Amino acid sequence: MDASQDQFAIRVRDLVVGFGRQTVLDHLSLDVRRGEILGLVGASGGGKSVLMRTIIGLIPRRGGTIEVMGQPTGGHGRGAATIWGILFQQGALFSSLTVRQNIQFPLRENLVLSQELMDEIAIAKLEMVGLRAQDADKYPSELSGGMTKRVALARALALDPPILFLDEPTSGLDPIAAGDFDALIKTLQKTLGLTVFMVTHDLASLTTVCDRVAALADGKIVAIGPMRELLQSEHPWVRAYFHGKRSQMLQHEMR
Ligand SMILES: Nc1ncnc2c1ncn2[C@@H]1O[C@H](COP(=O)(O)OP(=O)(O)OP(=O)(O)O)[C@@H](O)[C@H]1O
Repeated sequence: MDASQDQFAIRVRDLVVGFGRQTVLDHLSLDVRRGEILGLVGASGGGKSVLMRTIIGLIPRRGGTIEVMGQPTGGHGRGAATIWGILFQQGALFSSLTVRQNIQFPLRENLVLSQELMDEIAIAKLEMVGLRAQDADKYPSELSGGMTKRVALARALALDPPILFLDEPTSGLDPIAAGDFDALIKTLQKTLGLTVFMVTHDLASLTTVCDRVAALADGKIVAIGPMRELLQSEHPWVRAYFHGKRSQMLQHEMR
């Protein structure tokens, strides 16, 4: 692997994805640097989730290439779960399993470990996301929205993957819980050296935790850079997104 490859966790080139006659991603290219938090914004229905799902191999592509940690996707000798952890929008915990069992699920699927070691790992991961050992025996129905997201995050990090995908991680959380969750993501990025790919509409998250923000419009990345650069973008959709009435009001509030 040469130095330029080493710099990137994810490299997407000329990606084309569609369904039937609809082309959702149209020769899209994007680099995610190792160790950064990249926020992805785009119109509703514009293809953000499709992009994320295509990178992780859930949706087939019609063209283009995707490299993750220097290798084409699908070409990793080890299981995908050890390369990336995923936090889906609703948390998606298994409702019939306890918190402990949810966190241990990827461990059971991918490794052969003693029950004692798996219990230790589950508690360590719970504490890492700011929950207590007592929460381990609760069922998902007994958790608040913020706790559900944290457990889902603990499960996503169970195998210590270097990359974390987050699909609208703060949606459905009140502003305090959302701010706490953002702070947790930032702390984990710093302490674990994670690369984070985050789909979000949350302006506060984009401003406070993302190192760079990419804007998806017309099936392509039309702007990418630190938030302050995105705010200067002349692209009509990016301007409308960040300088529309609602965004302006929020940015004013955040000053
Ligand atoms: N499995 C599928 N089959 C057919 N069409 C799909 C499928 N998945 C997504 N699409 C279509 O692809 C387009 C992009 O959807 P996607 O879910 O990526 O949007 P999004 O940018 O994540 O939107 P939102 O912000 O509302 O979540 C939509 O037109 C959607 O209907």
